[in-house]
Amino acid sequence: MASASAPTTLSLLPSSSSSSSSSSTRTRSSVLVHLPSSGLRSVGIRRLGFSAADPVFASHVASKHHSSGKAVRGVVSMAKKSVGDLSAADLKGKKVFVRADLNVPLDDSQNITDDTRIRAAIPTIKHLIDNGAKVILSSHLGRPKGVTPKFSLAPLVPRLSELLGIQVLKADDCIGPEVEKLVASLPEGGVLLLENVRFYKEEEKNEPEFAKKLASLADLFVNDAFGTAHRAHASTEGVTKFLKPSVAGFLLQKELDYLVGAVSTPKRPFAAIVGGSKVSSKIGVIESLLEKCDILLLGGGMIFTFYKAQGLSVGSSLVEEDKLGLATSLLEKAKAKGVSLLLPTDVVIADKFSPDANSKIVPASAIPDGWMGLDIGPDSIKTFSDALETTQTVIWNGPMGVFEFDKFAVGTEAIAKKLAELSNKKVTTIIGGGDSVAAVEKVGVAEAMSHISTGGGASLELLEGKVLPGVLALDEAVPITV
Ligand SMILES: Nc1ncnc2c1ncn2[C@@H]1O[C@H](COP(=O)(O)OP(=O)(O)OP(=O)(O)O)[C@@H](O)[C@H]1O
Ligand SMILES: O=C(O)[C@H](O)COP(=O)(O)O
Repeated sequence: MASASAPTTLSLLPSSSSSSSSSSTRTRSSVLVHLPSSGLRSVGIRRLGFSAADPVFASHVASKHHSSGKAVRGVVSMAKKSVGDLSAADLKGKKVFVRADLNVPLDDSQNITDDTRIRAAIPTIKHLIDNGAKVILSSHLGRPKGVTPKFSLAPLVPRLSELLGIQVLKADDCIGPEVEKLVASLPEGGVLLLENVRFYKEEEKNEPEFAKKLASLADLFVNDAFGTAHRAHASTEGVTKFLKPSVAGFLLQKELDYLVGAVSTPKRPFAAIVGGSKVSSKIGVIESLLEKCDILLLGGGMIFTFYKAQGLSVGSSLVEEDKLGLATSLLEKAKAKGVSLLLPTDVVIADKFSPDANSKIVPASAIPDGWMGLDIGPDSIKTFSDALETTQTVIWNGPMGVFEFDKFAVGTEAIAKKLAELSNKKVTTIIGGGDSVAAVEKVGVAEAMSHISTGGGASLELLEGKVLPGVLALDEAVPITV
């Protein structure tokens, strides 16, 4: 990855000047940068893939060190310590509290319908087991209000045990004397799955007393719950106040590598594809990506707000009337920044919002009254595919149409297939969570992609440049001069 190279940019702090005559010292997971004018003060994260010049990276740093969100002078370290930085001696016989995001979908019979998040959590747990740690595994499932049997983590035990090759034990609670007894009898290399942390309202309220009780079970903390890293909850953020070290797991690290690292220092040309229903839910992502990408392809329901802003008739397509000005300003911003922003030139329209609606393909400028656009058309698929053919990095967030209806899934599926094809040609392809992941899986090309995020809301917030509290709270890597 581009981000794994030595740092070339030092403009981390808005107020600092960059320097070409800097020297650097390395840690196992980070690079320290000495700025001649102000001494040691900025750190690029090598393995976690941040570039010091990236606004997302800078915002993580800024918010950590200044409540106003502005970066402050004198910041020394921002690299997050990883579980890979801990030695075998650090782990052997230690009780490790691992927060994973095992929030998987279950059907009415409590069968797991998609085990992606369980599989993604395995490398960290396996590493801990192999190093003789005692793993206390914690997660939420759903959004229960109090103890709710259908949100128990019990159905996950067989799959976890199968993937880890050991019998995972299960506690009926996540704190209390019974849990303490089970922890005390846990052998080295054993795994105890705690019950859903959200059965306690204190979890989402991030109550320190509850966090302290969770923390009291263990000697150290590993956060691998990327999908929940945008939540400042007791088991993601609160426990870090009571457990040292508190480090990132391998999944969290990989998500940051791609969603921050590969996006902030991409192999170019860098294209972003943004779809989904509404422009209002993607403003932050579009604005953030406009700062970084060379090509921006827009699809999904949001395009009709852009068309209308340009004076086109859109029939009964989805339009956000109060975002017409915003759409115009985004188009102007793209132009000013030299970003090639492409809107679909033809659309598939329907006479009603239904899987069995009558449909036809029309130019984007010829949507009749009473018809609504539900997918991008064949000419647009061709134009988008040709544009993508030139790229080295592509990130995709949001479907091109109403892909839940087969008739209007063609554009989304074509983009998924195109990205799989590019991935096979060594283009970095990143799928940013949510419905685009579901689309890629539906087409059966998930394996081909460079990275598929396990986080919906978390990936969106990260792409928008927001700070993830679950990441910020982790220990910073200790620099070692070489
Ligand atoms: N032309 C369209 N008209 C109406 N709805 C559309 C259109 N195109 C796509 N959609 C709908 O947009 C929804 C996805 O939008 P959303 O903004 O939630 O995207 P997402 O980024 O994939 O989701 P998430 O926020 O979970 O990551 C899908 O349910 C899809 O049917
Ligand atoms: O599914 C998700 O996006 C995560 O598990 C977070 O769940 P939440 O939105 O209920 O916090």
